Amino acid sequence: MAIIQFPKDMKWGTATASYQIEGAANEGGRGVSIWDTFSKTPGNVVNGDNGDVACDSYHRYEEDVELMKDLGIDVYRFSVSWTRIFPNGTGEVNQEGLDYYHRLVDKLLENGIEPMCTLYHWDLPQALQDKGGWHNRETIDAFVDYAELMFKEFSGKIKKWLTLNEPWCISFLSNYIGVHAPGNQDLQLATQISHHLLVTHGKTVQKFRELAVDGEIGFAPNTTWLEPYSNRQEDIDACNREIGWYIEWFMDPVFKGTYPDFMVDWFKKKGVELDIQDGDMETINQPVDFLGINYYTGHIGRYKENEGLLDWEMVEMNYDRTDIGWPIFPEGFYQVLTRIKDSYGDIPIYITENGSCYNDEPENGRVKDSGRINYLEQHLTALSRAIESGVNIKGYITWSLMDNFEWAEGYTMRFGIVHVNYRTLERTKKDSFYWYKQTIENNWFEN
Ligand SMILES: CCOCCOc1ccc(-c2cn(C[C@@H]3NC[C@@H](O)[C@H]3O)nn2)cc1
Repeated sequence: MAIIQFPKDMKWGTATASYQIEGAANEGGRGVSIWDTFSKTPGNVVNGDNGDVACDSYHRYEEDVELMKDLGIDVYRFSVSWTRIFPNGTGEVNQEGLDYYHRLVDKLLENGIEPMCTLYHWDLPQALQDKGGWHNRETIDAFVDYAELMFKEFSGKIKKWLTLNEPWCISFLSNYIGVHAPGNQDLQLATQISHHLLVTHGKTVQKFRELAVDGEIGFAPNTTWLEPYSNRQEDIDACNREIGWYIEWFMDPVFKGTYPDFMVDWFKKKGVELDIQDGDMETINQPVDFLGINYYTGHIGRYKENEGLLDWEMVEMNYDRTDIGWPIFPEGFYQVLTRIKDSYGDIPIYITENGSCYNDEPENGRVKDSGRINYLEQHLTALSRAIESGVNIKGYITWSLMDNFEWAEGYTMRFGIVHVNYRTLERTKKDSFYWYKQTIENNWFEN
């Protein structure tokens, strides 16, 4: 057994998102988002589940903060529902929405927990989608107006901000693969949206600087790792394309001011032509204060001509998988983090999402989620390896505090360290809650 020790200033946290936990979808002046529309379109979400009630955290946030207090976390990452603030995306401000987030943030601060606010975690106002959504450049300015209001309203209370969660999911998963809202399947559309998202991020950072907000700002790309099946160049290049789709496509513009040529060339081969307006790349290339990184899984891959978008196939290695079917691949976590350090230097990094899906249910009031504890041990060990290798990790925020609406999987897939009974809304701390609590208290664990 080995002791895995973390730096003395390591921050520990949990993460959630508005549409996944709040419920109260038709309360407090909230407007309709694309996930309300998408989840209520038959066939899009398992069992026809939607976020109307979710975990009812809109009403139960005090209980949830008590759980966080007991857990001993330093930081709580949550997202704001844009349509609670601007029910139609722009125009009239909904004071009830602001009041809800003040209640939540005040409760966190009272309990010594730092709020980390994600401004956009996928719940775009339907009114803006009706005008083209992220494909319409007007949405960029609507977002900056929304962000400006939030910066001013919560100045002094919220000091860690994230512009976008997982722009790969917002653009490609939702507009090319099509399994998330709004469910388009168009590569040109998705790639142009990815560009507009990056411009949105850059303009929001510019606004943050212009307002001289007291705090730090970043964004939270999601990542994956694909280990080449062999040292054949075609396998290495194929894996590099998949990794680059998540990492370099979004991080090169922010940190280097250009898109990665190897991805631009590949998309061009697929018929994609990006419409980049004068000044866009300079706008995107704004210095950020920290980088959020989300990591869940990786694979072994090899070149396969004309397979999918990027000409690669997964080679089944019979790795253990979580209950959502994702291979458990902690080595990929280490590889992703060291690749980012090698490419972009010493940017402070918060792990803004890492966690696992295990659907264990309570038995006599206890949830024995040993799989999730094993996943945490493996990935926190990989994280420790990255820290010991010089990666500037400032904190680890696990996904998720509690079971919640897992998008197209509905309520069938559970990522929480707290179990939620969706009929009674009762919360039950899982074994992993107690393991994480001890790890936070010690700032180490025994592997
Ligand atoms: C037919 C092809 O189908 C491909 C499905 O492809 C994906 C990829 C990635 C995901 C995914 C889900 N999550 C967890 C969330 N991150 C943010 C937070 O809200 C969590 O709920 N991360 N990535 C889902 C589906």
